[in-house]
Amino acid sequence: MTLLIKNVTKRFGNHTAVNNLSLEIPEKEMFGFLGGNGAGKTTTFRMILGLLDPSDGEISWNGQSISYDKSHLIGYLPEERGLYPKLKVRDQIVYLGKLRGMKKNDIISELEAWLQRFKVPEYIDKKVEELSKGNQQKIQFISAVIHKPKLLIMDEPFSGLDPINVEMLKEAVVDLKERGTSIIFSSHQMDHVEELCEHLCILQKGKQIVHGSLRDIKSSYGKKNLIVLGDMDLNYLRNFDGVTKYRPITGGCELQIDNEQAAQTIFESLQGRGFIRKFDLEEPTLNDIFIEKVGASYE
Ligand SMILES: Nc1ncnc2c1ncn2[C@@H]1O[C@H](COP(=O)(O)OP(=O)(O)OP(=O)(O)O)[C@@H](O)[C@H]1O
Repeated sequence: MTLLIKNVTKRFGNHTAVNNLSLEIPEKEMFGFLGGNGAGKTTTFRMILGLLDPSDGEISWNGQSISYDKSHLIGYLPEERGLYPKLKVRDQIVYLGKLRGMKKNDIISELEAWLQRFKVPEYIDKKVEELSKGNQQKIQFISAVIHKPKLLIMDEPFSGLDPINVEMLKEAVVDLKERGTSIIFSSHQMDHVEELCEHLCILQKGKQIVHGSLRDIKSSYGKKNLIVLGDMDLNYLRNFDGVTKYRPITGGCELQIDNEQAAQTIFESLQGRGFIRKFDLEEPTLNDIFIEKVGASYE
């Protein structure tokens, strides 16, 4: 089961929101779909859901053209939440489940299992408006997966959740992936993407500017981060050969260097200046890469 997006463009009048996008999202994969504000992510999701037609190109699921009547294969957790505040959780989910062709008994037993898993079985008889924002988010998630979709699209699924609920939801999502669900995950929180996704793309102004495996994207980036903590003045590293960024932090500095050899030279230069508490060479973060790539194309 593969979602294939082939040369897809979407124009609104003379504005191109998505520009010749091609992607493949295989089964059992959580794919990071990233981009700055207005990059074209929601427009792409709406095309996958069959709510918008592409101006050019094709979207197919397992070799068949995608359309609104296949939307029962897809679960969508949109960024803007859409539950009915006055309805009880049970009635809400039964209504949504029936829209996707499920029987009432199956919906209730699936809902009870999810509420149990999220440690809130008593919510079944509560009105949505009685729940906190984070707990409404759990119900919204359940509404997106109640019909066991083959493809799940999640836009900022962790926003508004406390760290314990973030972990609970992450575990649920990883379980779905391992049971064969393809997942498209969009977020501005790069640390979550880094933790969960093996492959990703970054869109900017509708165009794909980065695409590939997280590992390859990081290794081809070339730059690394160096953390230095010590009892000495490190300000001289600001203009040191090979240092492309300097950021003071408590007890030292964080550097971006453009080659590993620079770390060796910096280490040698520290000798005799004072006590070194930490000297740590790290891979670039996805956040570093996003800021540089998206920032560069803003200019
Ligand atoms: N129905 C529409 N009519 C005209 N322009 C639109 C329409 N929908 C989206 N756009 C434009 O298309 C571009 C992409 O919007 P989209 O909502 O897909 O971005 P996004 O990546 O989801 O952004 P964000 O992260 O801010 O939610 C924007 O410039 C937006 O103004």
